[in-house]
Amino acid sequence: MARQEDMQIIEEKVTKSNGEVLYKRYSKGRLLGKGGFASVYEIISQDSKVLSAVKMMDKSALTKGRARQKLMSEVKIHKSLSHTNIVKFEHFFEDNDYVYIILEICTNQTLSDLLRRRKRLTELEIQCYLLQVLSALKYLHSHRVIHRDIKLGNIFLSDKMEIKMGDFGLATKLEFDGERKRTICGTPNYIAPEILDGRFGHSYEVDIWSFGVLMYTMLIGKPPFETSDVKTTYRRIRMNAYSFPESVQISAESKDLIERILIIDPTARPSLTEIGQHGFFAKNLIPKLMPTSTLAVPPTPVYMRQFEKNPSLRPLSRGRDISVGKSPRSNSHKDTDRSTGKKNESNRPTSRERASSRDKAYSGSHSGSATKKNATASNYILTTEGPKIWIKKWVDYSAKYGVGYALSNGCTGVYFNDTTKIISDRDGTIFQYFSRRDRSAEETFVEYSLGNFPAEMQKKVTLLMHFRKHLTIEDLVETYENPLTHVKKWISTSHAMIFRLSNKVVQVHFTDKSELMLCSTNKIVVYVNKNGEISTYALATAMENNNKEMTKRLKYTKEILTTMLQNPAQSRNLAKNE
Ligand SMILES: Nc1ncnc2c1ncn2[C@@H]1O[C@H](COP(=O)(O)OP(=O)(O)OP(=O)(O)O)[C@@H](O)[C@H]1O
Repeated sequence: MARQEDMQIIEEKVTKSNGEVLYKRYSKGRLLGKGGFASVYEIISQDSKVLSAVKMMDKSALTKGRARQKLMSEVKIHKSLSHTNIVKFEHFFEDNDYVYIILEICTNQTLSDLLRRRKRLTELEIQCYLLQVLSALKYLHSHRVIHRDIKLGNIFLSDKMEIKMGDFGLATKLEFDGERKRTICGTPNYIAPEILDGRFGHSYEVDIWSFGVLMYTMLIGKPPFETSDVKTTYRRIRMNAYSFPESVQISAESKDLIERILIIDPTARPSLTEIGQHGFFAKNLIPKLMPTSTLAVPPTPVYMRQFEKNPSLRPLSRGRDISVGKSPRSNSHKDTDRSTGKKNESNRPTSRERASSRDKAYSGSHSGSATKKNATASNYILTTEGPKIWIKKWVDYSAKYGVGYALSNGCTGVYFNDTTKIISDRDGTIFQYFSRRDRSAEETFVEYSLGNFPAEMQKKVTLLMHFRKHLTIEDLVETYENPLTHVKKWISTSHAMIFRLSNKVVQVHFTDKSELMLCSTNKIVVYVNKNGEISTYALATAMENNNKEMTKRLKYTKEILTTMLQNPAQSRNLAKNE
């Protein structure tokens, strides 16, 4: 039998109705994770080029009747579901050795991985995620499906940061609404007391209990009944023995909701609709999706402030003091509440450009010529030692406004002629603006959402959006950093364009299309010759190398960097003076 790890291609034998046999091929990629029975890998269909996840199960582990029967029940239930907050079941097939389930891929892992990195989440994030979990649960229960294993590790995040509920291995479908289930199942920390009791069976309310455990865990950082052994955990669940640690400050609304849900008597727990209407979800506006930066760091106070229902007029600052005003187009558009279908007032961030006539006139004056100017693209591709974030494309529009660029992580930025800098995140939901109060002052930055920023920044934001639209890139590299990596300085000469990035990378594009990357954090030089061949050197000894082409360019770069350091304030085009 082919070992799972060694298989590069997965073949699916398809027998057509006329008896003709076809083979669908998939390329197997990296391991995404392992569960009790399954290993999950990235997979690309060779026909459609669609990237998915494949859950592979060794058939020898499925020999016992029950295991196979359980798998078949998982497939049958999952296949029948279609909801934006549920991992999409794409396909199922088997060969002699394995069973394969092809699923929608969730590139941002699970809420369990998120909590491991972040320890605890903010209430804004919890509201955003739980509303989506509620929506998935409403869908499941209305189709008579009980999930029975709601936990952080079974809630995935898509590349857009959308919640996707997965793992239907313990799910069950009721024949009729009043049916009671008797199988003991669930994950110890999240299991409902009526499942442990077993006398009266259980129903939909077990998912509501687990929802309460989920909320507590995200808020406090560990599950409410957790102990070092399962028996004690079960005893505590039966006695409903949990408390809120004083060391963690939480709102009265969140505590109240958890206390209403974690109740021994299942009939006394609130319904999904009642949970959605609880004050916890009404105290502020709730973003539809969180920005990807929150995978690593909490949302910034400036970001969170836009969701306050009655924002005070107090200007907020981050880092050193820069006040944040309100844009004339700060939104008060209507949004539809996912769970209730009702319209509610919201000022959720939006990446839509809703330019006023003034903006249009402005963009009209520059956009034509800016798009005519061709972008330059880098030939560097991700290497193990080289930079993870680099400029993939750029346009020198400094004759009028500045230099626009797209980074390998999907962020778009502009270095303006007045030395201010702007950089949007990958999704275009937020941007950071870097400036100095005066020439001698230190640079500071402020984060805004695309839906809410000071009116005086309108022109700069319009330009940013313009570059974002035209400098599209593929094959994004996932990275999380704050502040966002951006161009700190550039210089253009008759031989090269040189960028200094805030991640301590110097990136040089020579006119003959060769490139150099100097990474000072790991002291590496990457050279991409004009044919796109990549070689890597240690920075300290790179000059002693016999690659003459490279050493010549490195020497030139060092000279230009010295010039750059001597003129700290302004980025410019030196070609005219040469
Ligand atoms: N759709 C997906 N996209 C990305 N990663 C996934 C996906 N499904 C599963 N994974 C990864 O694979 C791991 C194992 O998957 P899963 O939990 O479904 O397997 P399992 O054998 O049913 O696990 P368990 O024993 O926890 O029930 C997950 O923790 C996750 O890291």
